[in-house]
Amino acid sequence: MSPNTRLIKESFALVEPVAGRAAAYFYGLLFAHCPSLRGMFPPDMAAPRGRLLDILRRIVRELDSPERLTSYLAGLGRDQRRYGFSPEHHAAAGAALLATMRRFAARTWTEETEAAWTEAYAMASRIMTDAAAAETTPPWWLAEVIGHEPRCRDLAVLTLRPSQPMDFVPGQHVTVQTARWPRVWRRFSIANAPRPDGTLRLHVRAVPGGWVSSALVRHTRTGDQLLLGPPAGTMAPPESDRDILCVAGGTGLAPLKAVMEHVIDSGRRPNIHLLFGVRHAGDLYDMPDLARMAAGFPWLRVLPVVSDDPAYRGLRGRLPDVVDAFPSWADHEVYVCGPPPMVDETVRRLRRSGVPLARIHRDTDRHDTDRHDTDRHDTDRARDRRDPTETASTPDRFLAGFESKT
Ligand SMILES: NC(=O)C1=CN([C@@H]2O[C@H](COP(=O)(O)OP(=O)(O)OC[C@H]3O[C@@H](n4cnc5c(N)ncnc54)[C@H](O)[C@@H]3O)[C@@H](O)[C@H]2O)C=CC1
Repeated sequence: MSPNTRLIKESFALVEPVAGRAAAYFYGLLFAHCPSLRGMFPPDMAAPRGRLLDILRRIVRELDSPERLTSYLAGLGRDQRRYGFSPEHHAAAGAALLATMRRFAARTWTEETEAAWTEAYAMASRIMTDAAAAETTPPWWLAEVIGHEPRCRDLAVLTLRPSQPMDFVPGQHVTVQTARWPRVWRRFSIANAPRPDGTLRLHVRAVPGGWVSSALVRHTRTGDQLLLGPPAGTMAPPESDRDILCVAGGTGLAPLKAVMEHVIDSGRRPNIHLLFGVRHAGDLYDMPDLARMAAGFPWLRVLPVVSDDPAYRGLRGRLPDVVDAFPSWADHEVYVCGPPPMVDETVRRLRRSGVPLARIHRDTDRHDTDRHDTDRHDTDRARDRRDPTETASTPDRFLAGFESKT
């Protein structure tokens, strides 16, 4: 028997508007009943609280799609092995969750609602623990920093050599922990396709107040060791031979570069258009590498786009506007990655212009987390202060180039 999804959705709708308070209550109860758990979390609980809500939202959203829900929960179970949670911890979390829901959805709470949540938690917990138990890869990897290249202000590209082989799909991300900030994990996408020497590259921008990102950009040197969680994420390279559009906002370039590398290595020859959007020309941190890729693969066209610099002489504007300014991407596989609001708007515009949802790829796992990750969030807001009247400029020569290629 599956849980009563209607009752779960109705009660969760009551909790959502006060989600922040509910998450704080949940962790308060959890740590009161299981004090040993507190030491497994970072001092600042903002990110874990946000993450808890994202997980609940995702579970409630997927209740009607059992296959997707199972795959999400199994991934979560495998990922959480890096925390070392025990069955007692799972039981304590279940009791705290139920008490939280009971309190914040008190208005409509009934015995049936209680039964629905109890059953749903038991099911979720079982899928997660089974997946974790069946996994044969390590719960985390030690990785040596073998390259640290400052590329522009606040941004570095790191090359890492994991101590054991790590299998991943191009487009996936890993969580990273530095010795400077124990128990604080942040997500970064792997910026390359799997390599024979097993190395990984990460593109990291240090955001103000960002603990892990600042440590990685400013205080990390070659020879340092990092911890990596298991690769995860929903983005994967296309299986079709369709032409490809990649829309990258800032360091959102990382997973798209991995996908492009994979397509190029596969021997296929689709046209690939990469729109690489940054705020200022000085943020175009990866152009020499991208130019090298394009030189070796003439079907790749790299179009840098600058949003906040009216004096820039190339393609200017906000990425969603620039994407819209081209004739049509309806026949393409489209990959979008970058700041969540940019991704949301670009996806909306693409859908409106006729690109089927099934052909629009983004890392939904990362996307949810990026919204509240304190290593990111403050910056996204601070850096968003731009002239709202500025519009896209799409010089004719770029459109001409585009039309002649497709
Ligand atoms: N480092 C990594 O491995 C990855 C990072 N990301 C995410 O990508 C983002 C990259 O940040 P930054 O490099 O600082 O990029 P940024 O904030 O400088 O912006 C990059 C581009 O996105 C556009 N943009 C920003 N906000 C927008 C909005 N609200 N609407 C429309 N366009 C907007 C900018 O105009 C610019 O073209 C972060 O949110 C990060 O979490 C995503 C995947 C991988």
